[in-house]
Amino acid sequence: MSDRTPLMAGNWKMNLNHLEAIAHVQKLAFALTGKDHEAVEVAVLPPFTDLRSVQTLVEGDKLKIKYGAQDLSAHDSGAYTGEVSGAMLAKLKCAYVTVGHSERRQYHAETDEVCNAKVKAAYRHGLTPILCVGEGLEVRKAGNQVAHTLAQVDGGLKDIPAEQAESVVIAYEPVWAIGTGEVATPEDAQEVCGAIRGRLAELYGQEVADKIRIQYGGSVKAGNVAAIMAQPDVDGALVGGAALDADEFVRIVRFRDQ
Ligand SMILES: O=C[C@H](O)COP(=O)(O)O
Repeated sequence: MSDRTPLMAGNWKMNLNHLEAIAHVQKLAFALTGKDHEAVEVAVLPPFTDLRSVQTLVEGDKLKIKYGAQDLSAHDSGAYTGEVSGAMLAKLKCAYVTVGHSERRQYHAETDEVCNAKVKAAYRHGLTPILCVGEGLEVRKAGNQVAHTLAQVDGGLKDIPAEQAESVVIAYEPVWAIGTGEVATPEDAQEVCGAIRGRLAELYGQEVADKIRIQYGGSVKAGNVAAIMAQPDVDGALVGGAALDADEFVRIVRFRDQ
């Protein structure tokens, strides 16, 4: 049993406006107990336009729910229309920011090089990056999921020193399991998450690798989370669709009771 605190993060993607976000976080806050927060770190990753409202609620009511953004610019300021900088997210007291989600890689052509620049930007501003990695269906069918995913880990963490890497969160999300209802088996999840920890040990040493949290993501629900969390190298979940239902997300946080 590792002493890593599980991280359950709800990636809302492009869902819930700022008013809906307030209602949703209030529901979570009402349902989650001190015991839940002791056992599991809970985070929400709303759209940018919700962050100020979520911050106000979290700070005003001293909630233990963490929050963060779904993306950031690789640049700190300047003529980058439409982008949001790490400095801006830090000003809103974001704890986390996802980097290289498969939807960013697919629809915004984000390469490992771009992801690496974004991981660096996150650390420049004291944000913890959740680096998303994972293979598509073709790669999985060819049996190359481990090599593919480890190359993304190498690329995303290039030149990141151990002092920073020990706080990174890696989210393994097989693309074929995202939003499809097609969840990877616990053994599938462990195969790649275990390999990721092995690579982190090669890069940073076992002690640092043992501190890094590795999440699984892809059609996680209350009904399948316990088996996935029982795997030794899975330290939480990056939850998409099921995170939009507050009751379901709370059940996911309480994976030990499922
Ligand atoms: O970031 C979350 C993942 O893309 C998983 O999404 P999903 O739970 O809707 O499959």
